[in-house]
Amino acid sequence: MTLHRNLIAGDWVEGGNASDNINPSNTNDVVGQFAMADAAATEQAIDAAVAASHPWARSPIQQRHDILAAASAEIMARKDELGRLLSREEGKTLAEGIGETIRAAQIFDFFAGECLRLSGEKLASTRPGLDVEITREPVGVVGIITPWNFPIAIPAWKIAPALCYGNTVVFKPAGLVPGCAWALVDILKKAGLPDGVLNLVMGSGGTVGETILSSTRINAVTFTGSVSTGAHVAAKCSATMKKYQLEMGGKNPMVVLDDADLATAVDVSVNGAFFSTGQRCTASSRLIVTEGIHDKFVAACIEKLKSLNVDDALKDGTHIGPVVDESQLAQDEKYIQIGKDEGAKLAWGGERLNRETPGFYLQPALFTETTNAMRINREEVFGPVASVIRVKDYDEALAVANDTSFGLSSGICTSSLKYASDFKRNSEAGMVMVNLPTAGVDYHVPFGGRKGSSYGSREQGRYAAEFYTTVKTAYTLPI
Ligand SMILES: NC(=O)C1=CN([C@@H]2O[C@H](COP(=O)(O)OP(=O)(O)OC[C@H]3O[C@@H](n4cnc5c(N)ncnc54)[C@H](OP(=O)(O)O)[C@@H]3O)[C@@H](O)[C@H]2O)C=CC1
Ligand SMILES: O=C(O)CCC(=O)C(=O)O
Repeated sequence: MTLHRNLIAGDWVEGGNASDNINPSNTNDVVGQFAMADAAATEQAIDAAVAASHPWARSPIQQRHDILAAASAEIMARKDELGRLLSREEGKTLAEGIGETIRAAQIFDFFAGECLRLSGEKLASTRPGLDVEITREPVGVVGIITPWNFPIAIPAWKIAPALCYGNTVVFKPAGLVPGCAWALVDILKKAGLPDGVLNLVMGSGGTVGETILSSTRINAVTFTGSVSTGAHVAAKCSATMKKYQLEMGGKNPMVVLDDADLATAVDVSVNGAFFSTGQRCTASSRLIVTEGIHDKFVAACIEKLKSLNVDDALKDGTHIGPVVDESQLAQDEKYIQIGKDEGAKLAWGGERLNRETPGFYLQPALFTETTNAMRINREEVFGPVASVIRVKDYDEALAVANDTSFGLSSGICTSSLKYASDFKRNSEAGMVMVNLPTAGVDYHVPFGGRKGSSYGSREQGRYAAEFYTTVKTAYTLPI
């Protein structure tokens, strides 16, 4: 089996250990072998990014545009192959894998355009005769640390703006999904990226990740993953005076009011809670439902769940693929047990499933008769596990929706303009959806949350410039 190597200073480098990338739908299927960088190799990647930093910061915007546009076109041309690889290594369905791959291509296309729209401001000075110019410059070397649940879209929405705004990159993908990361870096190299501008260091968080966090030669770190690792990233970046941006967990509420269209509310809730196997930081894990529609809603959700096939991600007709690995499945089962112990009613699912191939299959679990104080409603499970919380009216629904340490995404199903408007104004979340799932966002607008979900400036769209650039104010006295 071919070993996929790390890319350092433009070379696919030899050396180090390797790990097998296992298909969660079929643990007998090895997707490939991938190198594991050690601390010394990570330092070499940082050396390369530092050496390439000055020339890339001054590279012509047409060159940056052309490379990002070529990468976008190549990803789009290979969407079926890359989507299949994604589904094979992560376990989301083929339709979801191809959809995510298309999203990555669109992100590169968007930031190719942004290369040509870099702008500043020229202002009058308060002092007569002076000019003042405000420009944005690259931050320098950016460390990119990504999770396993969006193996191509999250690397894309961090790498594309980093390169667009003239930064060089040391990229550490999640250990569970090196395949898409390797393919993406290969595409960018072939698109003409100069040596050292993008360095791939696959390997463990404890070694590669820690080396990135400890380095004083990396200027900024962008991270998506768990709350606990995010807190560690924050502490290490503060200690080494790096800029940092964190996207972490969610406990996203979906409010369903009596006046909601029932079919829409069920589709939106089941999609938001369980699609992509519930492994989305934007998943609707708390379904907050008013009394008048509660029983009809629960019955219809269970009917819908019964119609969904949980099976091999690559199989036709699969709606929900496997959980990503044994340890995540154990975490999901642990929370299902906690929910039962807390007195919640397991209204549907929650058991391991056997399929033709050995994989990490879990029947989506729906709890009812829960309270917002229960651990299953306060801690992120990150699996196909959701709870219904019964409330009296809209005011109680809003209060429960906001009673969480997270604030990433929130949603409401209602036909009332009054309640929809009030919810958009008063929901304490970075993204609010009306009659739409809490998960599944556009690629050209800001992404991020409040409270314990996010730290730093927003990702995606033009707002990404805030993280990947630093502002310079220049004064001129023309003589
Ligand atoms: N909000 C979100 O988008 C996500 C949330 N999660 C949550 O996190 C839980 C655990 O998932 P997991 O993948 O382990 O999440 P982690 O936060 O551990 O991993 C995210 C990334 O950080 C890296 N990392 C781990 N430890 C360090 C470290 N000390 N220094 C620097 N980088 C590090 C990981 O590397 P490596 O893969 O090599 O360990 C990975 O690339 C999930 O069950 C879920 O609750 C997970 C993924 C995404
Ligand atoms: O819901 C989405 O489209 C994105 C979710 C996401 O970024 C995540 O789960 O990490």
